[in-house]
Amino acid sequence: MFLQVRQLSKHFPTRRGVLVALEDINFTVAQGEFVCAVGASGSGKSTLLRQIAGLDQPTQGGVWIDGQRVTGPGADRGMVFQHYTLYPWMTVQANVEFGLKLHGIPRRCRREQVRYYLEVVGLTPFSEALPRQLSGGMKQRVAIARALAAEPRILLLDEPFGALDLHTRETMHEFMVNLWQRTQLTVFMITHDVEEAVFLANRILALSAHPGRICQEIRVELPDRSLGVMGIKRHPRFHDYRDELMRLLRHQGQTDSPVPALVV
Ligand SMILES: Nc1ncnc2c1ncn2[C@@H]1O[C@H](COP(=O)(O)OP(=O)(O)OP(=O)(O)O)[C@@H](O)[C@H]1O
Repeated sequence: MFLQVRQLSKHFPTRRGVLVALEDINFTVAQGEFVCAVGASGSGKSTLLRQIAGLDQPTQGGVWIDGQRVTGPGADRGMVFQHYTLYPWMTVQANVEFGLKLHGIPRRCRREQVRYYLEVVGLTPFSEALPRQLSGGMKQRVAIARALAAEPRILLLDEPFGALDLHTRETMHEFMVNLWQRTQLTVFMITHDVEEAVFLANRILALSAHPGRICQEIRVELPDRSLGVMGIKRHPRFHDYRDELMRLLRHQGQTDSPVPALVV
């Protein structure tokens, strides 16, 4: 398995005691999979992603990528966040190129890589534009191009479409599925948007809150994505998955502790 999360727990010390954000999380992601973790606010999605990204260390258990234990951030993982993280004073081209420059990649290779990934995300005509001249969806495509340009082995997405309006979000969903199918990327994404998870993922991990645990794993088998966003979203099987997940999260919401789990 490419990504392995084993017996992972994360505790945070607080003034009232130790808060259990994640408890005994176990899952794997194979190469080429698109896995989404879905859960209510406070279920530990961001905490989980941070452990995988190596931005934080688990209290127990751990994360392995291709058999190597994650002990910090690494170029094998590309991240895209919800809020635009582009440098406003740099052009699209310079934003995508920046990380490559830091890694000491020679200028000619950098330029070629940037050209290729701007093409992949369909932004070649905007390479000289500044972020403020782009729509929200375009900014996120630049952020995705920037993450891809470093040629990571897995893309980690932190609610990347959460700040977009509904129409742009749907366009981005279609874009993301096409990108995934064309590049055979391995993707791990967190979201609280059930429809987004069902549309994008081939496997969904549903998280319960307080403490965050995986309460169910759902394999998604939808008809051919060439039906487009609307075609898929009207399909009965899409509704079945969405309703199952909604029911599950609603049930969890009723049974989860309303306050964070504390171990004093
Ligand atoms: N650094 C921290 N110190 C103390 N508690 C924390 C810290 N980070 C997260 N928590 C707590 O851990 C739990 C999980 O938080 P997390 O942000 O991972 O949830 P989430 O599912 O991503 O929520 P949201 O969807 O609202 O972003 C919450 O109860 C939160 O208050």
